[in-house]
Amino acid sequence: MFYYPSPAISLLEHILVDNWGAYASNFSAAITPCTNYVTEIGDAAPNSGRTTAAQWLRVGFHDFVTADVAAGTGGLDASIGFETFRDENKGSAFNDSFTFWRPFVNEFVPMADLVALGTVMSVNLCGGKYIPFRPGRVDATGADPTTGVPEPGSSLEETLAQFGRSGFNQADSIGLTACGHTMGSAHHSGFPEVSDNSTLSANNTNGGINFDTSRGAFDPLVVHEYIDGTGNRGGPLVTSFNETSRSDLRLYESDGNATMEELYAQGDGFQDTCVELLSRMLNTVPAQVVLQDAIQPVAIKPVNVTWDIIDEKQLVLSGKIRILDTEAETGRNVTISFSNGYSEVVKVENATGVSIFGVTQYAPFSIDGSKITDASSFTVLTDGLETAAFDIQDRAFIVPGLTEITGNTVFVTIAADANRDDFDASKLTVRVATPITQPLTLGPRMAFSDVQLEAAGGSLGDVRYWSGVVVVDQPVGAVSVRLSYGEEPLDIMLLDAGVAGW
Ligand code: HEM
Repeated sequence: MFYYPSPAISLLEHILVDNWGAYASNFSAAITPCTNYVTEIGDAAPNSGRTTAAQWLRVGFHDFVTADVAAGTGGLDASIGFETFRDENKGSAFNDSFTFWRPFVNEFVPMADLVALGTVMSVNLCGGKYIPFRPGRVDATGADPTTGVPEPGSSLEETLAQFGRSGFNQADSIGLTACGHTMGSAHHSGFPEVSDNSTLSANNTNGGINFDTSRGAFDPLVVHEYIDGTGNRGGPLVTSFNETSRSDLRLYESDGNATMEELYAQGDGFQDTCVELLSRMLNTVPAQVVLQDAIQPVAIKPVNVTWDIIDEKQLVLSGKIRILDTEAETGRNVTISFSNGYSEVVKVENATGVSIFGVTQYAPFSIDGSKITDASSFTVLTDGLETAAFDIQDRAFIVPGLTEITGNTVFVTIAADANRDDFDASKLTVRVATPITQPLTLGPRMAFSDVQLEAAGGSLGDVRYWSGVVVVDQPVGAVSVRLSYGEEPLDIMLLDAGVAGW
């Protein structure tokens, strides 16, 4: 399978962009509508008074805020998964979210990037702006030794010191908290010291008091209701029956409400302030981690592009071209031109996908390998969009129809052009990466195994086959198979991606 521009970026872009409709990634389903709640076991629980989109944002904050920027430790690294037993991480948000995200983790997609993406998507899909999402986080292998998440009963000094350690000054801390507390609620179950039991009802079984009157919307309302004294007046951490638990009030008043007044005056500019503050939060990572450039939605994206062998007798290159545009165009033509001079015009399918970034359409193709012999790239051209170019290679590939996981056994078949001058079969290697459970967190870890290849029977022209089998531990997400020639990675295939796949 060819991934453009890389497996990590392609898979993460899929989650970010393919929100609803045809070929949606299923990630957005949990936060659609934005007041939706899915429990730890994946059931919808509309009467609980909980909000998945808000939980995702809170998980991002709690993972981040144990960062020590001076020491270069902590930040967004999914260590929160190991820290749920800490009193400062009360509530169901962490295990609920990790359970939902877990199937999306694989060799290329770490949990830490999903923690960040959770915040990006909650904000963007629920009324806020796109926080440019920079991938490349690395999952922690244990709890962060640094503790200290602000709690409702924390003193102002302690709270500001905790924010300060993670790189946020007083005004930033007020802004970030207002950006966070524009969604969701504080719940009696978990925080009886904030919300008393009068909040419990059949329609609110966890006893949530909402921070503002639009708990599912990322909007400036919490600031307006706080300053104007309307609606929820800034929410339960301002108005709690228990004065000790009024942590938002203490924080907002700590500069005489100057920052809250400023956020109020910004109007919709509040959204830009939140993009800036939340970006800083999400991009706070351990010193040794280097984030990549922000992912931008791709207008022309080849997906599931792969060589395959049909009925043991025909080599084909198949896949789909995803077109992301402002609107759908029925019957749109898509021209695919290969570097050997061959080109084909294909049409988009009728089904459309809906994205926060536009509308997606898909043009499937299946091209006879004999027509594109020696092609090393192709370009895609369609009305109104800039032509895009993509590399391919035909040295060797994983045969999708003959590669699978059954139970815990991975069967791999690869095909290679054995007639090339420089071909050396002993240089072909296959490695399998399996996301498996690990103690103390719902975040998986990767287990790697090498597959011993043996020459297999059959051939197709100059193409010969090799196959191998490996038994892996029980996977909790997609298993990836990587074929290399010496040091050079040639092909990758994800097996059983389930709801997380295309
Ligand atoms: C002084 C700092 C803060 C304190 C003391 C605090 C405390 C709390 C508490 C006690 C809850 C209730 C949780 C529950 O009942 O499940 C809560 C909810 C929440 N917090 Fe904070 N928080 C702070 C700052 C932040 C920041 C900076 C963000 C994000 C940028 C954030 C995002 C959220 C969200 C989205 C919720 C709603 C969760 C839900 O509805 O499940 N908080 N916070």
